[in-house]
Amino acid sequence: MLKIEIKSKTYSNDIVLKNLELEITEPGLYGLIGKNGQGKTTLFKCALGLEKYEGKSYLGKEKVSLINTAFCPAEPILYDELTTEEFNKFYAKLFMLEPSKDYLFDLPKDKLIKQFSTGMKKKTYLNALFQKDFLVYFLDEPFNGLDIEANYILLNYLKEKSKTSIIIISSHIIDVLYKNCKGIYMLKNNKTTYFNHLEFDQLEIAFFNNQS
Ligand SMILES: Nc1ncnc2c1ncn2[C@@H]1O[C@H](COP(=O)(O)OP(=O)(O)OP(=O)(O)O)[C@@H](O)[C@H]1O
Repeated sequence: MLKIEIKSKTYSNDIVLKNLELEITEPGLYGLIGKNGQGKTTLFKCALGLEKYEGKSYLGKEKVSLINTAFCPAEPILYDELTTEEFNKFYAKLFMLEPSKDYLFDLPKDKLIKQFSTGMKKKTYLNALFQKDFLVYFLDEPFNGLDIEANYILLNYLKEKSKTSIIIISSHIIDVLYKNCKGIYMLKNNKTTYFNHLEFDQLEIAFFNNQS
């Protein structure tokens, strides 16, 4: 269903990803872990065609793109001078979708985004993104900046969606991934290794082992 093949991704002469293959056939929640700078964000951006790379990424027969795949960057870019409602409409127009009337998070309607806190800005972006149901979600550190209640709401939303969609969550909060993911991809030495939930005890050994 989702197939990402990255033969090579470099920035200048630095290899970030090499001979990476990731194939997911079943809906579910999947984790993506890796130390800072290993290439998790780069992996999402390459798959979506936002970065040039050698390889290919497909969702069924279609190329993976922002039209068929939801992408929440770690630090989403918003338009400061808009209200949430205006941003939702703008986002819906950009991606040719029907503006929603139901939003996951409640936010002040009368304030401009520039008046929002970090968490409120993250909620604004997620509300806009979730106006459409996608078959695949790439979420880069989605829980960062959100308060406890919002984390709970988001996790429940994603668990429900994961019954029919493939959701990849990049996160440094390993316990949340252990508890909720069907499997975790570890990004190390330019490529990913997959651990299903029965293999999570081997994950930390592999993660901290300098040899593998
Ligand atoms: N636009 C860019 N130009 C040059 N190098 C870049 C660029 N973007 C990322 N890199 C480099 O690519 C590597 C992977 O970066 P990336 O942001 O994908 O890592 P990450 O695993 O998401 O890190 P973190 O956990 O800190 O978010 C890093 O060495 C980074 O310095």
